[in-house]
Amino acid sequence: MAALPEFTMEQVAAHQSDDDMWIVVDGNVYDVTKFKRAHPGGAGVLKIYAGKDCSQEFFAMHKAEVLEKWGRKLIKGTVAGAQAGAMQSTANAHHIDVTPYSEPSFWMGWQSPYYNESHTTFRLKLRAFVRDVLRPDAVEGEDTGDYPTAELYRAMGTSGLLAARIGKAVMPFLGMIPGIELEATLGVKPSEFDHFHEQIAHEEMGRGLGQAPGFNDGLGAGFCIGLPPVLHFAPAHIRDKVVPEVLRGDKRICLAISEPAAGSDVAGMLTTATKTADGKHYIVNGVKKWITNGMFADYFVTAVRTGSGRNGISMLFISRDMGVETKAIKTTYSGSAGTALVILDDVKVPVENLMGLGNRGKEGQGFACIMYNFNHERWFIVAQFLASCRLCIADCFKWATQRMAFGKPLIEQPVLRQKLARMAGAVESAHALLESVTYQMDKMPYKEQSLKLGGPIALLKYQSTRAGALVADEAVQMFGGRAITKTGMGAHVERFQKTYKYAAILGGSEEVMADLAIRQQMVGPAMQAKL
Ligand code: HEM
Repeated sequence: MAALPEFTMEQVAAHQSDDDMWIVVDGNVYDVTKFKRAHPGGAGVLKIYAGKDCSQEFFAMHKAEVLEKWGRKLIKGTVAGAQAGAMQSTANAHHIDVTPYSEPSFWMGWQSPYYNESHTTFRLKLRAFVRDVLRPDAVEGEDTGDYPTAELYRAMGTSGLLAARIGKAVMPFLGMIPGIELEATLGVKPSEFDHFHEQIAHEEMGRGLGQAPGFNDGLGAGFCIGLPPVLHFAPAHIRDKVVPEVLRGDKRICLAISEPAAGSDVAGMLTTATKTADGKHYIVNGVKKWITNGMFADYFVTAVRTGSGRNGISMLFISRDMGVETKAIKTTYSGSAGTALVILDDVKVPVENLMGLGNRGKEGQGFACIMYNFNHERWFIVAQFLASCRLCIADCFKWATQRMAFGKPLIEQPVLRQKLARMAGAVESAHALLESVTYQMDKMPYKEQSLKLGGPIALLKYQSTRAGALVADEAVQMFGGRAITKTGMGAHVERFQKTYKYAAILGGSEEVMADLAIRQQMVGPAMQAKL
């Protein structure tokens, strides 16, 4: 862009009439003569500040992104001697955010045993991808309820983002799947990809799409929990066909476990799979509820009952064309998540679609498959959720420094600093536990993780969603009316306070998590320990 002309404040002051009106914000000069009639805050306020520098007043009422969107059309030049854009650059959410507690400590300049340059490259490239490729559709789709398009899924697939959200376990496959350019697009070689890269992938989705939580889930909540069981438990003929299709974004998958009468109590599920007389098929009957991405999924990894009790649960790989019917469920967030009631009415499934441990189909192994899978699900929910919490804290911090009340910025009030401390303390400690768990996941083989990490991951999820409840509560009190206003400065907080409970319910309720965290420790010598 050519250098902009410079003006002195005296020159700016000469433009304060109705038909020639300039203002200064953050060292830039804007011509608002025509814009004032379209200004959402009315022409009156602009007239008050005509010919003046109103940076402080501007940032008390607008997000910096308002200038990104409108500024280019209105800009006339810069103020001589001013550092134009200095206030905006600190608010640029697409690079590392300088706002305290808004990024994990490594990115705030701390030492860390977990991360290296490759993690930073990956985070920044992915942040730009989410902003440029996903966010425009997400912000619109959150309101319209439109499902993510096939093109968007393919963009996530070819960039390697879908593979990144399944993680290290899928990396050896990438060399065999043409068209997935993880290194070229997101800057990391499949061979160096670890669980911290995957954690970052979930975090960047939570952060970059904080304003579109429903659409964000539409972009992969079902996929993130639906594909791992195929990888680990589907017979080879299904795994080798489905993993490439889904990772490229050509097909979509979801996990169908919960039912109208069985949520966290998985063993209470009623959907049956009965073998046909010739032993070649299962006939599946039942209903699955709250199935994220179910409305547009091609494949349903489905828990069914082949016998009684826990050992009577099996997993079947079912495709939509076998006769699956789906109906949309209206939830608090956007319909773009594709949350479905899945109706299985005499659905005929080949017995070869039975899943099981060691990728060998076996009846009665469904419960074990589900439990193994839960660890990854709960962990990824936490990574994404804590990033949305940080986004809220960042907005609260910025708001507290921008917003003037009783003659000084909010942050000068001790009561506001207490609120920020409570939020930051809760999220930082949960995040430290997340990093420790991620490290264990990176070092332990899948089977060992399944045995050792169930309790700690449940504790992590419990701790994180409790932290989220605190963040939602304090953030709403800080933002006041703006926390219940869909657009403007409180937009993130408004979405967060409406949707933070999802994380406390999906993948196992908060209460079940707390219970599991302790119950898993009630074994062996621990139960003999005396005071
Ligand atoms: C480059 C100049 C400006 C642009 C592009 C601009 C743009 C906007 C936009 C897009 C909104 C709607 C944001 C929302 O949804 O909350 C808004 C609202 C508003 N603006 Fe501006 N504005 C400018 C300058 C100013 C100035 C100088 C003032 C006065 C100090 C002002 C006062 C307001 C007020 C009072 C509102 C309503 C805020 C609310 O509903 O909470 N604006 N402006």
